[in-house]
Amino acid sequence: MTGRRSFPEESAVGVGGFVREDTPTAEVDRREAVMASLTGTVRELIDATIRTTVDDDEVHRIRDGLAALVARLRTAQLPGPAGIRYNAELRSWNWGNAVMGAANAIAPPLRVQHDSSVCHADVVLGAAYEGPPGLVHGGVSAMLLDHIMGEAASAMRRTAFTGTLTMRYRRGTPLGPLHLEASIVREEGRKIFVAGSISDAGGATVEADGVFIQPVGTPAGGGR
Ligand SMILES: CCCCCCCCCCCCCCCC(=O)SCCNC(=O)CCNC(=O)[C@H](O)C(C)(C)COP(=O)(O)OP(=O)(O)OC[C@H]1O[C@@H](n2cnc3c(N)ncnc32)[C@H](O)[C@@H]1OP(=O)(O)O
Repeated sequence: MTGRRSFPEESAVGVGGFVREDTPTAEVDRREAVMASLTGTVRELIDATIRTTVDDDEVHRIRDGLAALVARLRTAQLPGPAGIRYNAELRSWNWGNAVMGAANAIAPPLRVQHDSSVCHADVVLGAAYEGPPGLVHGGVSAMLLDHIMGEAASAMRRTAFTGTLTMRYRRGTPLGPLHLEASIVREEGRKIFVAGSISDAGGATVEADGVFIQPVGTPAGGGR
């Protein structure tokens, strides 16, 4: 996540596992780029593993080589998941996030753009996201919509957790290039109602409605 000056609001710290660190922004940016380069290669590894047809002996050799690399990464590890970290400049980073984490090869990743009233993202989903043959797994669609709708609800200025997410799968979502959108429909106190969709070149394949809730202790309406 890129930093915005008022996020996370102080009252949200501790609610969602935010961790304050003194790492300067330039160092965060540098390390994020380094990790993203590793993650991109691991993402390639996932796709290559799914689609490989090399023989059994080669699979075993590759497994042993990868096990040695895993052992090297394990020589210095965080004690648990990455959480959401932020520094004094409120530059925040959550490199383990399942949808957009810079160090998470499972994340497509989704890069969400914030326009005035709409969040949108373009993404290409490959073999790792397949459910029905050639189509995106329904849970992956829900995960991506949960994230972009959550970003729309938070507007990167307040914390909002998913309360209820309702999906309508109108037709199969093909693997390949997809467009996602999300926007706030209305707000009632701590509840933020959001609509979202996934589209291919032929229009919407999935539509969703969600209720996102600001946890107690965070300012209703946000704190910019
Ligand atoms: C990990 C993310 C960190 C976020 C950092 C921000 C980062 C920004 C950008 C990133 C974007 C990420 C987007 C991912 C978003 C997730 O994936 S979040 C993970 C999935 N969601 C969760 O784990 C949430 C688990 N649930 C909870 O923590 C609590 O149940 C909630 C949702 C905070 C609500 O608890 P509460 O504040 O005690 O609620 P409560 O006082 O009982 O009710 C308040 C109102 O909400 C209503 N309500 C309560 N629960 C629900 C519900 N489930 N459905 C509908 N309405 C409800 C009540 O009826 C009540 O309405 P009114 O009576 O006021 O009209």
